[in-house]
Amino acid sequence: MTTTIFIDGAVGTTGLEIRERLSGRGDVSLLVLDEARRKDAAARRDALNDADLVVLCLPDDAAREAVAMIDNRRTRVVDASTAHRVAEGWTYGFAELEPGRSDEIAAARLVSNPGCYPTGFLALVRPLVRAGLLPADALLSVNAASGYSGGGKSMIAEFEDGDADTAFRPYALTLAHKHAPEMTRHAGLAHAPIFQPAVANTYRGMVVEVPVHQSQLVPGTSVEAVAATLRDAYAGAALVRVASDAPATIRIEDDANTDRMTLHVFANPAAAQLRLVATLDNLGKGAAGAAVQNVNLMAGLDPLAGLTR
Ligand SMILES: NC(=O)C1=CN([C@@H]2O[C@H](COP(=O)(O)OP(=O)(O)OC[C@H]3O[C@@H](n4cnc5c(N)ncnc54)[C@H](OP(=O)(O)O)[C@@H]3O)[C@@H](O)[C@H]2O)C=CC1
Ligand SMILES: CC(=O)N[C@@H](CCC(=O)OP(=O)(O)O)C(=O)O
Repeated sequence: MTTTIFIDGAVGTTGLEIRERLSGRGDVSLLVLDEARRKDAAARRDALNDADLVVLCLPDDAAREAVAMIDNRRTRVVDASTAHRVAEGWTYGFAELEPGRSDEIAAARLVSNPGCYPTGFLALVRPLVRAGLLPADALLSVNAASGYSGGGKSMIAEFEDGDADTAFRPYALTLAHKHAPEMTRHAGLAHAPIFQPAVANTYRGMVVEVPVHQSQLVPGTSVEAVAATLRDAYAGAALVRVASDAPATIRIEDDANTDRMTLHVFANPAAAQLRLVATLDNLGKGAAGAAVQNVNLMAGLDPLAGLTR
């Protein structure tokens, strides 16, 4: 028996990517609303309740509204929006983040898909906090750049119509980005990191960086211990890899057009400083790839089906 999946928001940037990854697979069937009905509340309500599993690729308010429309206990949900990432009763859908998380996702009814920037940040920081190498009260910052597809259809139009007129634009200058609570909670940190995102004039791809003074780590923690802890955390993870050497350069395009993420530990022991860096695709492991991974786990299918490493 195949799993019936409804993507609410299927013609948006993330929805289209998920549809592309799920189409043509024999193990799932897609329930699709045509253009005339895709925003019709009654049609969406029916689809949300008819599907075995729904993937919400909507703005936050519309995602909350969609969840409220589900009036049965059978339909399971993957929400790609920010609406439920720190909400009670939801499983945080980052399969590699914690031991046992894949099994929790497989059994869950409500799964929140991680944010694109938090995926990079948490991958780098959570294992260090969990292993006791980085104190939970550490004061961190995150520097990051995303391709403009991260801002959805409206930002794509802004950049592709020429209105953006920039190569690189820092934003979230009010220091109140929607991803800060998610980063703090799921890293197990006491304080929100200072989050410094920027959008780059390229369609897709991300670099997420956490600079660390060695003095912020628990005394005696070596650079090798940091790298070994990350390697241990992701040993056996097909989509998250820790680079074995330090390349001379990294690029925002390094993992673009894939569903994988690469982690780097750069360091200068003489300066006692580290730069922890993740590269990923905002639409891959940062959104659609992670959503398909969660769908696969929840439906009991090959966890890597439809994904590109
Ligand atoms: N882009 C990215 O890299 C990432 C996005 N996400 C999240 O995924 C979600 C979707 O983002 P994204 O795909 O970028 O956004 P888009 O703006 O590209 O797509 C959103 C889609 O939702 C549709 N929509 C809006 N309101 C409703 C409604 N009430 N009923 C039905 N459809 C509706 C829109 O319709 P219309 O076409 O008519 O505007 C649009 O097609 C967001 O919550 C975002 O935060 C998560 C990680 C990364
Ligand atoms: C470049 C850009 O604008 N990126 C978006 C983040 C991508 C996104 O939609 O956020 P989620 O991962 O939480 O869904 C932003 O900063 O709001």
